[in-house]
Amino acid sequence: MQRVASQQLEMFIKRDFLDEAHCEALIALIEKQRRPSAISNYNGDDAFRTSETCDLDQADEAVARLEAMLEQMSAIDPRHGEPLQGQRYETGQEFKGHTDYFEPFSAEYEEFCAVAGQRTWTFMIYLNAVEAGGATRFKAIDKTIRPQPGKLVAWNNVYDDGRPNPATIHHAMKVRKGRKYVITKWYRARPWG
Ligand SMILES: O=C(O)CCC(=O)C(=O)O
Ligand SMILES: [Fe+2]
Repeated sequence: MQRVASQQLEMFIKRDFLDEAHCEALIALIEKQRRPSAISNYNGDDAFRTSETCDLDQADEAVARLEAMLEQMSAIDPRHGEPLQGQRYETGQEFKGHTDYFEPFSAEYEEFCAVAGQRTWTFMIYLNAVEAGGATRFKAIDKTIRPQPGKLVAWNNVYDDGRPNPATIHHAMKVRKGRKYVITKWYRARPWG
């Protein structure tokens, strides 16, 4: 695990966290079962998040194995984890600049955080190399991360006191050529339920 140099944001990167066969198995699951991605606070921009999402099932061996690896790597209580998701971007698709935390005191916070509380850490794994585009850009810390199969990126969305860190804003940039697949794992301040 490599710490990214930033005063503003706690972020780590680990290359080759997953091997190619594991990535391929997860891509196959995402291909089998995907739906249009949702956003929690619609802002009137229908092109804000154009990707597709897959809710992954623990009963699949590749998913259970990844959960076990994340549990070991993160040292975060697995009960605080949301179920694993896959995200798939076709050429031209993106997820514009956003934060993974929910805005405190907002309607979305009431709706999505009542039980489990705020999102804390994001763990994201790229499953493939994208022919062109598809990088994840953190503009506040001037950091752009390029997709590489098996690469894990983890960052803390909140400060030690639990308040959200706006420097976590990130943009899943448009895929220019090819397709992009990632895994997302979000953790909460309290058990998921
Ligand atoms: O696909 C990416 O590069 C980022 C995905 C993301 O930010 C999200 O799903 O919240
Ligand atoms: Fe995100």
